[in-house]
Amino acid sequence: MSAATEYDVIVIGAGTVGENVADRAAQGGMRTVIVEAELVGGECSYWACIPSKTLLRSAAALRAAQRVGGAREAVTGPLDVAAVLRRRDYMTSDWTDDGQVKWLDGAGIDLVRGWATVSGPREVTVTGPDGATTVLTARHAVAVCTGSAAVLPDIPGLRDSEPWTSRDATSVQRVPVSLAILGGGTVGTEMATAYAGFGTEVHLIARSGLLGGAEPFAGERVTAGLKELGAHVHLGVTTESVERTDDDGFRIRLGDGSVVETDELLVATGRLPRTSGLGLEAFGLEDGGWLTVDDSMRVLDAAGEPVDGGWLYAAGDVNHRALLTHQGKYQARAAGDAIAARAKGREVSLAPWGAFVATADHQAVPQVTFTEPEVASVGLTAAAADKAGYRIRVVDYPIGSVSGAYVLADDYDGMARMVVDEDRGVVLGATFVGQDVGELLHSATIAIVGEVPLQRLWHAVPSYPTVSEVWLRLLETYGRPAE
Ligand SMILES: Cc1cc2nc3c(=O)[nH]c(=O)nc-3n(C[C@H](O)[C@H](O)[C@H](O)COP(=O)(O)OP(=O)(O)OC[C@H]3O[C@@H](n4cnc5c(N)ncnc54)[C@H](O)[C@@H]3O)c2cc1C
Ligand SMILES: NC(=O)c1ccc[n+]([C@@H]2O[C@H](COP(=O)([O-])OP(=O)(O)OC[C@H]3O[C@@H](n4cnc5c(N)ncnc54)[C@H](O)[C@@H]3O)[C@@H](O)[C@H]2O)c1
Repeated sequence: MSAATEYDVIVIGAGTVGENVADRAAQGGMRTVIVEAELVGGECSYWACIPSKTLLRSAAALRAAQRVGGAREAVTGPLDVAAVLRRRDYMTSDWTDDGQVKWLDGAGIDLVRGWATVSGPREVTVTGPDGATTVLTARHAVAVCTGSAAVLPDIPGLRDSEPWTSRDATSVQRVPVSLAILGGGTVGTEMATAYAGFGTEVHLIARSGLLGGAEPFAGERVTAGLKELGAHVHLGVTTESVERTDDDGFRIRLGDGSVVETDELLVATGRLPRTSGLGLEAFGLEDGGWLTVDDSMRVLDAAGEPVDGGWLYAAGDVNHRALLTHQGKYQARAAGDAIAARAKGREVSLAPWGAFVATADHQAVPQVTFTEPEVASVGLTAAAADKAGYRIRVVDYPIGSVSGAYVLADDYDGMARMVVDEDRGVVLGATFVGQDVGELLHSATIAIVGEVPLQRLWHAVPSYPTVSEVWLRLLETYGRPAE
């Protein structure tokens, strides 16, 4: 750690996003310090993407082998859950951050450990683990990258019962015999898939269908997939109350009169911003609120103007634009570059698709949900495009009818949807549901971000026999546009 207290840039929060803001700023010649209260690497590395995907991967690989004749006969044993947990421990470096600290060092970024507050314009006070405080000042910018935490909704008895949040579910050391999950979003459906794969009796409780923001067929197929794995899926039900049982389990009373009793309860009902107690109310911002930003990630006040002349930035979950690691990293690259450019007196244009803006946040956010089956989507759903006033045509194609899918798995079952903007002849959105569709998604992201005309997409020839031939089938189903 350096003894310096004056920097060009101070980044609060060393999650994936903060690390990337700091890296881009440092690469732009800015003297940069990052402040972290817990582990360098943040949620994604230790309690979110990496451990959750690792917990899911082994059972997905096993199911994939079981779907291929010849491999199926060779794979006869059950999942080795203890080995899965050991692999997860390895992937999280046993919740130590030495590797990431080394990376910061190599990138020329100073680290101060402790809890940061914004104590004045361009000033951050850090309270270290020993209670000592350090005051840091920034010549150019302070970037808030403090992420988000799990919401516990106001359900009688819920908070007092001390349920699991995603942190407990992803760092589990002893898999419970039974698990109820409240919330049918991404965390809920992924953890239901993971724990059902472990052999846990899973009850997934959702107040509507699953994966609400996605194309409806995605949630329907994931519901069917989870049931096939043996999970109980309770759809369209409210949760009336939660209490602990005498044997330290949970009793959950649902609105339809049924009662679910399980060893553990995971609450996966969304996120809230980690902005409480940061001192931002001194700048007219709501304590504990999401931070609204412009496309270069400068925090905006209620009037839509950069706060206090524009030295305060916010990237990642905390700005609520897209709660995804890759999108937060994209924002971080824009913010870090914009900070360095402004510091050098360069013009920073906020026009779409420039070097300093995160335009894709508005219309081309890709997301893969690693459920059974996998859901991969980017851009607008048909409903969202319709609502936004586009004149659209929706093209669906069953992925199982593509030769590549025949080869990939016996009885491959999947669905693809392409949403076309009829006025411009370009793709607005795409959704793929099925085994291993995540790797298909980037082709759709490129088509959408590049606004590639459908007529030209006919010349992007998918290799045979791969699942990407679904693109050809989607285009053929749409029909070749006239010259
Ligand atoms: C279970 C789960 C699975 C997920 N899976 C995926 C996935 O597969 N793919 C994907 O793209 N996204 C996934 N996400 C979302 C992803 O984890 C987040 O979008 C991402 O971690 C946000 O990064 P961040 O840097 O903004 O915040 P964080 O990673 O939360 O980092 C913020 C950091 O700031 C620190 N901090 C907070 N306040 C202070 C303070 N006052 N002073 C000092 N330090 C502070 C925190 O300790 C933390 O280290 C998942 C989320 C969950 C919950
Ligand atoms: N693979 C991935 O990309 C991935 C995986 C996990 C999480 N994430 C990210 O993490 C974020 C958080 O995930 P999440 O699942 O917590 O949030 P979410 O917004 O995806 O889902 C929350 C769900 O909880 C439901 N809900 C809210 N209040 C409820 C209540 N009182 N009772 C019952 N249901 C209730 C909502 O209707 C919604 O379906 C997401 O925004 C997502 O972007 C991404």
